[in-house]
Amino acid sequence: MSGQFRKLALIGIGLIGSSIALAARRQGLVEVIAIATRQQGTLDEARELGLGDIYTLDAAEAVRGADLVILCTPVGAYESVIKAIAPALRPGAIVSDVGSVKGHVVKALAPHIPAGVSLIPGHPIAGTEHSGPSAGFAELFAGRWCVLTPGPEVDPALTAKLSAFWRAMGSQVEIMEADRHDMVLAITSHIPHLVAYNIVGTVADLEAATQSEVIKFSASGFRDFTRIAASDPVMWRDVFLTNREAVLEMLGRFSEDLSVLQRAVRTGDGPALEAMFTRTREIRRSIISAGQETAAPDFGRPHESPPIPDVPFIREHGGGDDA
Ligand SMILES: NC(=O)C1=CN([C@@H]2O[C@H](COP(=O)(O)OP(=O)(O)OC[C@H]3O[C@@H](n4cnc5c(N)ncnc54)[C@H](O)[C@@H]3O)[C@@H](O)[C@H]2O)C=CC1
Ligand SMILES: O=C(O)C(=O)Cc1ccc(O)cc1
Repeated sequence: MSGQFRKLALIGIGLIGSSIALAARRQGLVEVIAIATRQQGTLDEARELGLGDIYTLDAAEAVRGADLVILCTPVGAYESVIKAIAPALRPGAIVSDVGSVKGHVVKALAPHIPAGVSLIPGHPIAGTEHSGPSAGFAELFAGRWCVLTPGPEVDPALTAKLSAFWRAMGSQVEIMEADRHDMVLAITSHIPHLVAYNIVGTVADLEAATQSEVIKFSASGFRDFTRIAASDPVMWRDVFLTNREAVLEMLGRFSEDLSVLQRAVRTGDGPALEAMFTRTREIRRSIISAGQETAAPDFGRPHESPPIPDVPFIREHGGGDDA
């Protein structure tokens, strides 16, 4: 089968790392899985869950002899991780990652990649608000996009091999430039999270009596925001620290559009409001009819991941599947 590697090293074993371990094992994509993380408690949890074959607190030990290394930590940890593992990487190995930001990854990792080792950054656009080794599940990537952003120096055969690995775990793979990825994800993922953090924070700041009423009478709209706003604080701190420019650019546009809506509300411009809401309803319907979301997602366990409306952007600008 294509997409197979002998030894896979996962650095960081939270939601995404553990999901890769489970999916790769289930699909028979690897012979050996080595897991490294920072804290003994997390490592013990991963061992109890039977996620791998080798467990270590020493990332360099995990990557020794590995032909595929995937960084699955918050992106802010990348530079220290790559410095620790670089001397132990074997020639011919692929170093990849799953970070939600891609331009920063290239800046943090590329200078430390040894000769003969290939850097192919990646981002599975699949996740939940949960974190840690027990949050993972093998079906997480099924039917979801995985974006790869190899530089021009990367051998296309290696990109094809990594693409096959993700496809075997159920993903559809798209090749993009890192900066384009960061712009698209800023508006489809990062700003929605920022809005959720903000609206839940605003409610929390309301005086106690009002707050309890807001929560008591909260409709599903606000509840959806609270789910997103429960996402891991360290991971999202790092996203906003490392995708600052694209987020600010898209936030500017978002604010302009919000001002237009604000004005329509203030002036009682019914037709403008109705036209806007009609347009957005059409967008939601086109996402569903394109098969990007089912009414009741079934990922094999309780899970409420919302749609990521990425298709039009990514398809429009992506390259070939296997480069
Ligand atoms: N949570 C989500 O829905 C998605 C997350 N991602 C990306 O995946 C990456 C991991 O996210 P999650 O799995 O959700 O996080 P998580 O919080 O569940 O797991 C992160 C893991 O990294 C470990 N870690 C942190 N710093 C480390 C270091 N210096 N050395 C070794 N291990 C370290 C933690 O102990 C933990 O095991 C992030 O870069 C995030 O941007 C990508 C797609 C979806
Ligand atoms: O839980 C959700 O709704 C998500 O949006 C999951 C998610 C979080 C971060 C990513 O980079 C990709 C997907």
